[in-house]
Amino acid sequence: MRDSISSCCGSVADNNPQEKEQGHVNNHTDDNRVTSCCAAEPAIASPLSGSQRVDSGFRTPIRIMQMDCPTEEALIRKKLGTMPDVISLEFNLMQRVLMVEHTEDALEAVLAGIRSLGFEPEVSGAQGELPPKTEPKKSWWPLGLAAVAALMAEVVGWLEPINGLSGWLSGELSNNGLAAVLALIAVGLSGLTTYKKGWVAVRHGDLNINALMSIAVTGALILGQWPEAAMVMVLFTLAELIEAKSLDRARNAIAGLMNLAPEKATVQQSDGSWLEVAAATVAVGSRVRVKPGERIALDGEIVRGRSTLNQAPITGESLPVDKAEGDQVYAGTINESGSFEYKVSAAADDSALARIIHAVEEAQGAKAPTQRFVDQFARLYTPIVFFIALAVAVVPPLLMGGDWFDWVYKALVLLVIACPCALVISTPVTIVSGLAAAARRGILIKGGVYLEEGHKLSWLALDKTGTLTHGKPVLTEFEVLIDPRAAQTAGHTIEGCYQLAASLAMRSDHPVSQAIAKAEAANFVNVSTAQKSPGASLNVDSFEAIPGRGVKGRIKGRSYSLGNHRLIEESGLCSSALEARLGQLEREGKSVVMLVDDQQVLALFAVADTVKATSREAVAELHQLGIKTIMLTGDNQHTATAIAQQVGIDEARGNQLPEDKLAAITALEKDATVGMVGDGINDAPALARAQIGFAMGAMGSDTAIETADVALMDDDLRKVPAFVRLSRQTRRILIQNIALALGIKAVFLVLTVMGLGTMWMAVFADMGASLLVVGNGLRLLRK
Ligand SMILES: Nc1ncnc2c1ncn2[C@@H]1O[C@H](COP(=O)(O)OP(=O)(O)OP(=O)(O)O)[C@@H](O)[C@H]1O
Ligand SMILES: [Cu+]
Repeated sequence: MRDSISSCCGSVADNNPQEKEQGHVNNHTDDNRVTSCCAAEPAIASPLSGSQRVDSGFRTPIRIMQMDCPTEEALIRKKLGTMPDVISLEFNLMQRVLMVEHTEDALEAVLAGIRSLGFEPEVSGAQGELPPKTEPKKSWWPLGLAAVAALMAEVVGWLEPINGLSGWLSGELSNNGLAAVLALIAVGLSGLTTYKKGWVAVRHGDLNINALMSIAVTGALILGQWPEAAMVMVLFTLAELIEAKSLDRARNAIAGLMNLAPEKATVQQSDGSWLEVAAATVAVGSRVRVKPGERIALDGEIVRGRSTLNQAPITGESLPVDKAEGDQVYAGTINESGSFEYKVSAAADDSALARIIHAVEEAQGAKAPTQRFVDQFARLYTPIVFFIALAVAVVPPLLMGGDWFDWVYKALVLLVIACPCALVISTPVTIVSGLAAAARRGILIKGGVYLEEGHKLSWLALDKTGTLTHGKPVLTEFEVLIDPRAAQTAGHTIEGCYQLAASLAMRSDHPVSQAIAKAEAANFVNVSTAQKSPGASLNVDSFEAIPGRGVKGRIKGRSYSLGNHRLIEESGLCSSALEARLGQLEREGKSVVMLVDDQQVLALFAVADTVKATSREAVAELHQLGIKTIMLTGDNQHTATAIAQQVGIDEARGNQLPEDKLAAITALEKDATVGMVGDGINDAPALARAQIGFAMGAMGSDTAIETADVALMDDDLRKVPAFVRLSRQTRRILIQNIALALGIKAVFLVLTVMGLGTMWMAVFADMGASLLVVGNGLRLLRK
C-alpha cells in the first residue's frame, strides 16, 4: 500500500537548509511538500530530460516513483545532503523528480545512495528523454484480508469469557492465542510496508511517522494487546490510502487543466490532404482545421472561416467570442458554431494554456506563510510528543510506582497522537484547491502566498487606460488653433496639420497616438480641398517618445511634438485661452494632445475612451468587500476625475508619472495591504511594488503571466473581487483546518492522560481529522 500523507508528518531529524530562505516566493526545492503527497492512483509522470552541464558541474533530474512524500524527501536529503560531491538538491514531489546538482563523476554515488534507501532511481540515458511513466496499480486485497483478520481478532477478544468457543475453533489454541494469530496476520498483511519504511528511517536516524507507527504497533503486540495492534495497523494503512485518494483529487485538479486541450489535431499535409495527428507533434506554421463543437488543440491565428468560440476554459468568461480571419485562437477553447482553419503559432508545450499550467504548478511549490508555519510547527511537535511519550512510559512506573503496562500503553497512544498529519496536509490541500479553482475562473495566481494574503487587501490602485476603460480611444475633436491665413503662409494647412500629427502618431503604439493615427481623416478634414491623400504619412526623422508626455520628431527639417498639457507647459507654449479649452474637453472625460512646432501650438486633438461595463460592477463589488479604490493615471486630473466618477472610484489622481505611481503605492502601503491593477509599462514599477500586482489580458501576453503576481486571463476587472472572495474563503478554510487538526489532538491528549483514550481511537481520530481537513480543503474546488 502507498505510504502516504500520514507520512507527510514532519520528521524529527529533518532540519532543512532551504527553510532559512525566507524569500517571498521560493519556487523549487523542498517547498513542494504535501501537494505532492502520495498518490494511490496510477499517476503519470512527464518525460524526463538528461543531465545538463552547468557552471558548478552537472544538473541531473532523477525520477524516483516511490518519492512523493516529505518523509521520503527527508530521508533522501539526509543521505545525499552530506555527500561532498552533491552541490544542491531540488525536490519536486509532485512530479516525483529530484534535481541533483553534482560534480562530474558523482552521479553513480548519488544513485547508489538513493538505492540504499530502498528506492529505485531512474535517469534518462544519453539518447535524451526518459518516456513518461505510469505507476502500476496496487491491489486492495491484502488490506481487505487484514481488515477481516483484525475484526475477527476483535471479536475473539470479546468472546474470551465464553469458554469452549475457541476450543471448538481449534483444539490447541486458547482465545488469546487465536487473537494473537489473527492480529499477526492482520499486521503482516497491512503493515509490512510501514515496518520496512519505519526501519529504513530509524536506521538513518530519522523518526518519521512510519517509525512511530511501527513502534506503537510493536509495543501493543508486546503488551499483548492483539486486537488493538491489528486495528491500529489496518486503520492507519486504510487512512493513508483514503487520504492519498482525496489528495490526488487536488493534484489532478491542475493536471485536469492540461486535459483541456485535445491530444489530436487535424493538420493539412504537404499534399493538401487532412490528417489527424498528435497535437504534440504539430509544427509551428502548420494549418489546422476545426469542426463545430471541437476543442482547439493549439494556439494559432485564423486564416480561413469564422466562428464563435467559448474561451471559458482559459478566461473563465463563458460568453462566446466572435472570431474571424486574423484573430487569435487558443488551445483549450471550444469552437461553437462555424468551422475554420488556423495557422499554428506555438508548439503544444508552449501554448498559453501550457504556460498557465506551468505557472500554477510552480505556484504550488511556493509555500504560503501558513504552510511555512505549520511545517515548522510540525517539525517541533513530533519530537516533543515523542519525548513526552517516552517520559510517560518511564517516569511514572519508575518514580511513582505506576503500573508499567498502563503507562507504556498510554505512551503508545501518545505516539499515535504525535502524528501531525492532519495539520501538515491541511494547508497545501487547501492552497492547491484554491489555486486550481482560481485557474478555472481565468485567474492565474503565481503563488500560495498571494492567495493567502489576498484576504488582507484593503486598497486597490487601478490604472485608467486599458484597465477601467477599453484602452481604445477614438478621436472626437480636431481643432486647428492658428489663424488660417497665417497657417497658409507658414505652410500649415488644416490637412497639413492633421498629416503632421498622424505621421508622428503612427510611430507610437500609445492608445492616444493610435486613436489619432487610425482616425478617419475624412471626418475631420475637408478632403475635397485636401492634398491627394491626407492620411499618407510623412517621413519622420529622429523620432522619440517622451514618456508621460507624448512624442516628437523632425519632419521636412522642422521639429514637431505631439503631446499633452504637461509637454506644452514645459515648452512654454501654453496660453490661458488654450487652457480654458483643454479644461472644457477634459471635464467631458476626454484626453487632449496638441501638435506644436518650436514656436506655437498648431492644433489640438481630443480622444475619448469608453469605460468597460464590467469596471463599474467590479468597483462596486470591491467596495462591498470593504476595499477602497484609487485611480492612478498618467492622464490629466480632469479626465481622471471624470472617468473615476463614471465608474464610482473613491479617489482619482491624474498626471502620474511612473515614479509618482510608485510613490503613491509606497505611501498607501504604510498602513494597508495594497493591490495594483495595470497593463502598461508605465505601471510596471508600481505593479512590482504593490503587495499584489494584477495584470490584465494575460492570455495574449507572456510578459504579463510572467511578471504579475496574479494574472487575469481576460480584461474583466470583476476577476479582482472574485480573487478576493476566493482568497478570503481560502483563509477561512485554512484557519478551520488548523483549529480542527489541533483541536482533535488536544482532546485526545487529555483523554489519554486521563486514561480514557485507547490506541485505535487515536488512530481513528487521526484518520478522521485528516479526512476532515482534506475534505474541507477540497470544498474550494467544488465552487
Ligand atoms: N506616445 C504618446 N502619444 C500621444 N500621447 C501621449 C503619448 N505618451 C503620452 N501621451 C500623453 O500623455 C498622457 C500620459 O501618458 P501615460 O502613458 O503616462 O498615461 P496614460 O496611458 O494616459 O494613462 P494610464 O496611466 O491610465 O495608463 C496621455 O494621456 C497622453 O495624453
Ligand atoms: Cu498650461
